[in-house]
Amino acid sequence: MHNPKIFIRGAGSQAKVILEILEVLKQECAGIFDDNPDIKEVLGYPVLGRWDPSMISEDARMILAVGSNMIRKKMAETMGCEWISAVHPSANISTRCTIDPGTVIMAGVSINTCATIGSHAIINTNASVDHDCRVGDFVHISPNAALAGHVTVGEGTHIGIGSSIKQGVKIGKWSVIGAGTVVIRDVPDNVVVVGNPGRILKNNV
Ligand SMILES: CC(=O)SCCNC(=O)CCNC(=O)[C@H](O)C(C)(C)COP(=O)(O)OP(=O)(O)OC[C@H]1O[C@@H](n2cnc3c(N)ncnc32)[C@H](O)[C@@H]1OP(=O)(O)O
Repeated sequence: MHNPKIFIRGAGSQAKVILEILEVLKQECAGIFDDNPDIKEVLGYPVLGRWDPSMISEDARMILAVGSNMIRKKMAETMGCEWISAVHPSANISTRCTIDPGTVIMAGVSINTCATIGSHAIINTNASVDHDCRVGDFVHISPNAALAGHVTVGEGTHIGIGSSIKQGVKIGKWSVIGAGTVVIRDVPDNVVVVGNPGRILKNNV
């Protein structure tokens, strides 16, 4: 079967991790787009310059390698591309979960039965998303964060490294859960929560 060419937008650290996922999947990256003209290559892969849709064929697939959830959303909404997910083969993913296009699942992740993951999310190294969780579009779940069963995470929210989310908790959109936070109650939209137990540090992120 013909494999479509894969391109990445964003030439920072996230691109390096995605390139290595593609390498283990034996899906070569054909090039990277980035606005910074000084970056010529990433891990030996060519940086082609600013995003230019005329440089890719219709059947090409794109992945966004951008850490900011909001910038990923803006890019995804304006680029008009076909997206592809990158899932590290060491991730332990139930056959009963769904992962939408553009999402990156890194090494050692566990996603348990009947969980759903939206598009352009990042499920980072060794994070765990348990049964029946609902993870929205443009969410980032940082390394070693753990979502117990039936947790909901709204669009664009960042779950910090090593945080723990109690079962059934609903976290709103565009919020930030700080590193190491233990979330035991629902969290509204657009707040920063830190500590154990997690409490609101700031409103209006
Ligand atoms: C592969 C990767 O690298 S993935 C990236 C993973 N990175 C993360 O998970 C980082 C998540 N971000 C954080 O935890 C940040 O500290 C945030 C977003 C919670 C807060 O950042 P800022 O808004 O810059 O807050 P700031 O650093 O000014 O701290 C404000 C107060 O909150 C406290 N605080 C900040 N973060 C935390 C935290 N995670 N837990 C407890 N308290 C915290 C600070 O000690 C400070 O308290 P003080 O006023 O009594 O001194």
